[in-house]
Amino acid sequence: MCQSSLHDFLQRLPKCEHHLHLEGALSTKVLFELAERNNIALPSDDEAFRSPEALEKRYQRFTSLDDFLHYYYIGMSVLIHASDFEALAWDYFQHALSDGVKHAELFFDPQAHTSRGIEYSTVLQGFQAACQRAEKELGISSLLITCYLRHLPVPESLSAFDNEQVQESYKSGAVTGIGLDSSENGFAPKMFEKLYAKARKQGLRLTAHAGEEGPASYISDSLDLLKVSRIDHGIQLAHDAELVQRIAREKTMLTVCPVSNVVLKCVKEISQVPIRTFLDAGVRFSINSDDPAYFGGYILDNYCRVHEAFDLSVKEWESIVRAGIEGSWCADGRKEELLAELEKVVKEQEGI
Ligand code: HPA
Ligand SMILES: [Zn+2]
Repeated sequence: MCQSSLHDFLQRLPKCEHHLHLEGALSTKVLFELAERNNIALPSDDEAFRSPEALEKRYQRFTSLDDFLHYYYIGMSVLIHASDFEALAWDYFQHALSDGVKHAELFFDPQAHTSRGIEYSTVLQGFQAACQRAEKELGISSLLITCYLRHLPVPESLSAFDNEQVQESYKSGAVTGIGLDSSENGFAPKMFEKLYAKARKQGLRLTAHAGEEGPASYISDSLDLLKVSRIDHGIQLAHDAELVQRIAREKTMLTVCPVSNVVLKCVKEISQVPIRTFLDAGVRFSINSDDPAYFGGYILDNYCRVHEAFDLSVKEWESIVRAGIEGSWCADGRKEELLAELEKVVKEQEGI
């Protein structure tokens, strides 16, 4: 818990989370339990896999996005049955509830599972079961987003997109949109123009990781070539003043993940995440946890760390949460409910 006088206020804010990889919510404890239950051999030549504690320690010294991704892909190899995916997502929703999340738009990586022989329908069935339970029992609404892996050959993303089960999930509305993740540098947005054109034609929502480690030009190319309506991370935007103005003018939302940026060495400390630049320029952004089980912090930790670094006012927090609600892909009626709740929480805080 942070020491801030605003801690309770930050907890009560009706948060929308837009940048959360469900596979990144796999705790070391569950990872080891599932490895044993599903008979999955973890790498014996890496000391980090001796115990959950050793692995947790290794997570504290990631050197880059790719260093993290190495562990992320090994970790998810323990997920086999629909019930494993359901338990993983349900674990996330428990954290989301205590952190004051009201609406979550959740990424998952189909290719990382189908390449291991796990059917897409198994993955989706598990995640959907948890999402439905979260709506019913916790009052948390959610949407699912399939991410395509940019480090794999482009034709593989096209055939993954065309997969019958994947197509069915888009057509039924079980999955709302697509994203692009994994290693960034050297895998330019342009490579995925065809994939995004197909998704756009089907009326899917579009987002892409850009400007996490990669250059600001990946952000403009994601807008111009992939025609995304939001940008995941986007912190390198701060290096291009003109692009900052454009993003502000076009009201494109960035899904910023401050703790992730520090842990993966994109910045040295939270104060270097361009929160102040974005606020001053009127850039809309939400604050998110990315891969909380790997980075040691869920969404409220991100809010607290940002508050400690930037000492934001109640009005500034209100504008951040409002931008997150407005930038969500849920129905307008749900947005109105969340905006009303935001107004109530702000009024309580101001003693009105
Ligand atoms: O932060 C991330 N960046 C790129 N790919 C990812 N896959 C999971 N998390 C991430
Ligand atoms: Zn991410």
